[in-house]
Order: sequence, then structure tokens, then C-alpha cells
Amino acid sequence: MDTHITNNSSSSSDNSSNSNNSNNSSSNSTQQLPQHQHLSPVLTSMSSSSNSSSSVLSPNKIDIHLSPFSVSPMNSSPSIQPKKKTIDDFFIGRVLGEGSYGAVVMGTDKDTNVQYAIKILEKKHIIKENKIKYVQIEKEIFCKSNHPNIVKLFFTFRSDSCLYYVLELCPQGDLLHQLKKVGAFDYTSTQYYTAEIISALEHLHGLGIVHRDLKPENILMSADMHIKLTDFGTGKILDQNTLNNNNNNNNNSAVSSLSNSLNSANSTNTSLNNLSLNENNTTTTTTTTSGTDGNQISNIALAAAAATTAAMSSGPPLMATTDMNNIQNLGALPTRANSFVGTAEYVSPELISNKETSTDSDLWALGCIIYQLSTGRLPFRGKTEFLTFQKVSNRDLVYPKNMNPVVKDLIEKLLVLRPSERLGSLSAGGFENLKKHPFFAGLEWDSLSSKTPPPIKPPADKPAFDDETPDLSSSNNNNGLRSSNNNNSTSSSNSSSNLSSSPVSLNSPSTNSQNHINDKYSKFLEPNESVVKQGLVWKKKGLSIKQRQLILTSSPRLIYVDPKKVQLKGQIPWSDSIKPEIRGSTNFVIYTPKRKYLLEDVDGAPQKWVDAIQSVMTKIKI
Ligand SMILES: Nc1ncnc2c1ncn2[C@@H]1O[C@H](COP(=O)(O)OP(=O)(O)OP(=O)(O)O)[C@@H](O)[C@H]1O
Repeated sequence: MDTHITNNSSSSSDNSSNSNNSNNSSSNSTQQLPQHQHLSPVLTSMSSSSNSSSSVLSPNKIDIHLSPFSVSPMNSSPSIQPKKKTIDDFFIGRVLGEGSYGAVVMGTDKDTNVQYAIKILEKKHIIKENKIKYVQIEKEIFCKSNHPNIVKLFFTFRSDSCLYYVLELCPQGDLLHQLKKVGAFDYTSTQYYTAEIISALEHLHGLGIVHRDLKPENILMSADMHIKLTDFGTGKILDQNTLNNNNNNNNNSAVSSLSNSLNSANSTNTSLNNLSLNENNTTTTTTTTSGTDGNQISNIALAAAAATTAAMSSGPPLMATTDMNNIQNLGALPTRANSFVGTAEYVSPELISNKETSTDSDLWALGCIIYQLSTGRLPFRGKTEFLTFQKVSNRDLVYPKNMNPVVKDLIEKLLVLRPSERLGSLSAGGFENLKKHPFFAGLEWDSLSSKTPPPIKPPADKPAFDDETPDLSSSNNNNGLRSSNNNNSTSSSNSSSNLSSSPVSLNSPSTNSQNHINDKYSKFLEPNESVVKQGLVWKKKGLSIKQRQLILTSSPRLIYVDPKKVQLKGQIPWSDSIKPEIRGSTNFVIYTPKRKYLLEDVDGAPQKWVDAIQSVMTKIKI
């Protein structure tokens, strides 16, 4: 990477406000929050000074030019510049959540007592993770959009070490949190919240914006329980050429309306270069997507699925014939790695097969969400990302026996493999057609945001799946759902996870069958060495993916073996500073002083690896 950052503390309070949103306030509460309550040390240090000179940014990395917004609130005279905000203008309250690049905290404006959510992005993290584009796009989309169901951005400013986004506060958590409370939504709540999501999507698509990571975790809830779409870091703003192409291909009035809206959006947003982060050269070196790690898709699993899909496209269903071991023979990944964004369970089939997304991909994710709200389950979910992609590509989904036929019909019309045939697609009549679906009968689209939403209730008739296994799960491990499901799995197919559930023993051969090494691997053990944990993983490095038997031994050693050739391939060097970390529902990372090892647990239980490694470390210390 050959990029540069300029730390200019004299301009550290460059500041902006979104003129679109400047007259809105998120809350009228006058409560003042205690400063630094519940803040982690890093946050406390960030928020205590907006001009911290202790920047850890390495110079000569990235040029960050922050020129002020041309602030033009609707009712302010151009000659009177509003006072520039800094973090010191807010009382900092509790932490609302943590994202990949920093935290989101509650902040109360000291002048107005209005409460906000302040997203604090650590510059060094953004640079280290190559996510400058992410920050840029997120801000641009926040600024372009102006809709009651989309989180509003009120101000941005920076200190030497952080960027700050002052956002509309959504104190009721996210849609997944609401879903967990009831298990599944009844018809009325599904109808209402689906309509609000559609309303937000229609606005975004009208501006030529594709969200690309639509999922309940990115749909926040306002104090009065309206939805607020957020997390635009993986969004895409379509260029005029793309829209013109669409225009040529679709002689459809909806297309020209989209194109016109984009023109007007572009012309009214000429002053949006307030946060210009110039990236000279960013090479994708990781195997994850341009979005957040963990919950986001692994490029390699995606590539494997794409290759398998292509190979099988004219043959029988993937699941029936794919040999997982062959995936290790895949060569390079598709070149446009950065276009892989989203979350495995909501990813559209066209992303898997062509690495392409469009506004129609959001409609696929919408279908997944409607399924999830009405049944409490994800429509496509495998034990690993690869298996999830296979289910998506095969459109392999089951409905509960008592599924409402109208809801099912809508889902069926959204989860269509061919993007242009999805209900709501520009070439299928656009949003007007989608809104006319019988599922929405009786709904008053125009007064959605001015009305009180219906109370969220579970359906009178519980969704009846054949297997009776409850699954409120989501891709987001942080919500605790997926991990608890994995850990408590009653599925017989997840036997290896169950085997490793008991604590490991270091020095004596364990009676736990997990610790009895398969005969074919015993030759790799040293005398008196026993197995603490073993299992199949995908080992990811650069552009390659290899299936390996990972074996944690009592020495301790972490060795990996080619399971087909039964050859020792290497070991992850053990030291006091080895650090395992979960990265989403199936992935984990092992940090060593010299490099990090990206791994995916084939059984979908990465936590068990982390626990096993940590327990060995603890025993050694004792
Ligand atoms: N406007 C908001 N109001 C209330 N809570 C918020 C708001 N925005 C974000 N949060 C909370 O903070 C968490 C982190 O949000 P953030 O946008 O930084 O990251 P993310 O979406 O989880 O991940 P990433 O930045 O990696 O995409 C969210 O999960 C949510 O719980």
C-alpha cells in the first residue's frame, strides 16, 4: 500500500452538517448523560479531547483531506457560519454498539440537549484495514439520502485520531433484536415493517444507490418503533452509464424515473466532498470482503461456490454431487474481489455466479428478510458459508407447513434466481408493482411514517417446520443467536461439535472421543503428546483455500495436515502471544507475532477452537 495520511491538527475540527437533515432532531429528550459512562479506555481517551496530539497514525500513509461542508441549513443566513462542532460539544453517554472501526456512543448536544448516536471511527483502524472507501461511501450515502426510514447524518467532524459521525439516535436496537423477542412476526407486523423497508429501499434505489448488505441487523429502530436503515459502508452508488444502460435495455418509465432522480441527486449534492479520503493504491490482500470482517462473506467460500456453480450449471443440483475436497484445487479467485460484499445468508445468487450486484440484489435480500420475519428462520443457511452459498445458488429453501399463502407468494416472487424477474425489479414494473402485491392489501403507503406502527406480536399459529428446531438465527454472531444455536445444536449431523463440548485435558489422554486422534493422523504426534482438539477447517491464505485437518496437541502444537494425502503441511507457531479470535459465524483467526491465520471451521463452530486454544494457554500459564 502506498498511501498517505496528513495529520494536520490545526484543522482537526473541520466539521460538517448535512443540510438535508439539519432541521431534524432525533430526540427531544433533555436528559444529560454522565460523561464517559461505560466507556472503554480507548473511547474515553478519544472523547476526552478532540485535538489529541497522540495520534498513532503513521505519516506518509494516507492523505485525508477534510474540507468543511458548505454549511447551508435551510433557515440560516449564508453569512453566519454555525459554530463548528467537536466531540467536546457533546456529553458522552453509554456505548450503543461496536462496529469494525470503532464504537457508537450516545451523545447529548450540550447546547440543545438533543440526543444523538455518535459513530467514532478510528483512523488508524480504517487505514490498517484498507477501509477508506467504506468510510467515504457510507458518508456519501448518508448525505444523499433523506427519508424517514433511513438513519440521518447530522454532523461530521474529526480529531487527530478519529472521525466522528453524529447520527440520528435509534434507541430500540435493531430489527433482529425485535424478532428475537417474539420469535416471529404476525402478519400485521410483517406487513408493516416490510412496507417501511420497501419505502426506504425505493428511496435509495431512486437515488441510484444499492445497499448490498440489507439484513435485520442493519435495520435499526427509532424510539417510536419505526425502522431506520443504516450501514451503508458496503453500498454502491450506480454511475450514470449503468443507469443509461438500464435505460437502453428497459423501455420502462420506472427506469427513466430512477435515472432522473439520480441526475437530480447528483446536482443537489455537489458540496458533498467534505470528507475526501484519497486512497492512492489499495490492494486487496485479505480474503474477506470490502465490508466488515466476520459477518461478511469470505471471498474464498464465494469463489468456491461460484466455481462449483459454474461447473454444475447444466448438471444436477450442487449439493448432490459436489465434492468438498475438490474445492482446494481451485486456483485463483475472481479478480474483482472487492465487489464481493454482503452477508452470506442474504447474498443473491448473481453475486455468487457473476460477482455482480444491482438494485435487484437488494430485492433478494428483502425476500430473505420477509421469510425471516414471518418464520423466525433464515431461508438459506448452511453450516459453512460455502454450504450457504450452495443453498442460495440452488434456491434450496423450505417453508413451514402452515405458511400463509399470500406471504409465501410474495417471498416466491422476490426469491427469483433471475434478478430482472424479481417483483420490484425495474424490468418487472418497479416498486409500484411490488407495492400492489396482495400481501399489502389495506396498507396506506403514504402515511406509513406518520402512523404509530402496530405492536410487534408473534403469530397466533407458530410456524410449523418439519424438524421443529427453533432457529431465530442470524448471520450476526454478536447477537449471540448463532453461537448459542451452534453450541446447543440438537442436530445429529453436528456431532463433532458436540464431541468437543467438554473441557479439554492437557496432560492425560482424554476419554473424550474428540481427543482420540484418527489413526491416520497419529503418526504426526510426538511421543507422549495427546490431542486436545482436532477437526476439518478451510485454511485461507491470500487467494488460496485449502482443506486441512487442524490438530491442537498437548505440547502444545497446532499442526495442520492435508486430509486427502495425509501429509503434514505445517504448523501455526505456538507462543505466549498467540491469539485466537472469532470472525463471524464460521470463521476464526489465529494471530501469531509474524502473521495471522484465517480459518473456517467446517462444522460451523469456531468458538470451540478459540475456547480450546485459550484453555491450553491458561493451563500453560498455571
Ligand atoms: N444510529 C444509531 N443509533 C443507535 N445505535 C446505533 C446507531 N448506529 C449504530 N448503532 C449501534 O452500534 C453498532 C455498531 O454500528 P456500526 O455502524 O459502527 O457498525 P456495524 O454496522 O455493526 O458494523 P460495521 O461498521 O462493521 O459495518 C450497531 O450494531 C448498533 O447496535
